[in-house]
Amino acid sequence: MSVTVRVPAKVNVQLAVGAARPDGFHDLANVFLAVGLYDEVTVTPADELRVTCEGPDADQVPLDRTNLAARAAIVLAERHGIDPAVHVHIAKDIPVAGGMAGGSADGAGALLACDALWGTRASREELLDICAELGSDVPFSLVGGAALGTGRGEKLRTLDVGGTFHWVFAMAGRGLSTPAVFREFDRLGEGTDIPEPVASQPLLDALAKGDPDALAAAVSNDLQPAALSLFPELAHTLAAGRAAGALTALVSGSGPTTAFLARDPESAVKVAETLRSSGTCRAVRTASGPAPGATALSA
Ligand SMILES: C[C@@](CO)(OP(=O)(O)O)[C@H](O)COP(=O)(O)OP(=O)(O)OC[C@H]1O[C@@H](n2ccc(N)nc2=O)[C@H](O)[C@@H]1O
Ligand SMILES: Nc1ncnc2c1ncn2[C@@H]1O[C@H](COP(=O)(O)OP(=O)(O)O)[C@@H](O)[C@H]1O
Repeated sequence: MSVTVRVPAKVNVQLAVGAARPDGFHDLANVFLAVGLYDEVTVTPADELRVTCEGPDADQVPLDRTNLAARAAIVLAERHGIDPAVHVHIAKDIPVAGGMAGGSADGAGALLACDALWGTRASREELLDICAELGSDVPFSLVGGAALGTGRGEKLRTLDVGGTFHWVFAMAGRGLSTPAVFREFDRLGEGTDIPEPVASQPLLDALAKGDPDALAAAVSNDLQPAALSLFPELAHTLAAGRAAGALTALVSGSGPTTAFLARDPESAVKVAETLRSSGTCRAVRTASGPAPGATALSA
């Protein structure tokens, strides 16, 4: 018997970042939108805990106990007094270290899959609690849709979305480390007064209306200057997507994936084609959101 769970990637349509906290994290106003690029996590009983991964970026994924999917299985098993003897297989389509929460998706997926496989019947509250222990982005991977994350991004409020948004994503030739981007944010902000992060009301209204032009006018990412400082070539990708007719272009989370909002699916295909031939990125994908959160496909 095995269980497979499908989990979406995310783009941050707003990422407001406060000053570094004493624990090293940053308070955020993090508006997540789940998009239709997915990893699939399959768990099968085995003699011992083992992780395998397939997909274009599979060689960059750790297969030891630091893998977020393995950690999810271990934490759930410990809480319920179970041996985490399970084979976790990740079919990875979300870029690795791309600012699209691929590792978080695998953590949330493995958690839901192990809960079903082992019959642990953890409450939604316990699942969300374990997700927050695994990482700031993991609760959102479980929930999907659209949500405002506060605290370090783990405290979620579900948001209404009144339509489908069409995106193009440009994958970069290398990854960016999330802690390194936050450190660069701190360095760039040294000596300045960093305001409390607050969600933008025009942005929340644009999501609720499903209005791509209003959303394009309201998106923001406080980590973008830091990502560009560490990876200056991303400016060329952003410029190529804007020139191709995207309504807006931004770095996804800590990057280096860049995200382009299109008015409709046809326009998304056109932006994608132009970006593909621009020579400014490794790969290009289209995806729309909101997409559902972690969902079991078979049991
Ligand atoms: C920036 C964001 C935006 O959604 O995502 P990515 O771009 O990485 O996908 C997230 O805040 C990433 O969340 P996640 O990748 O789960 O980070 P965590 O494992 O919790 O933390 C990794 C490290 O990032 C930094 N960190 C993370 C979250 C936060 N609110 N403040 C931080 O300073 C800390 O240095 C921390 O040690
Ligand atoms: N299941 C996983 N998939 C990908 N990366 C993982 C996973 N588990 C742990 N990692 C580690 O987390 C780092 C960040 O990965 P990822 O979640 O893909 O990016 P981001 O935080 O930018 O969204 C990777 O470089 C890798 O070392």
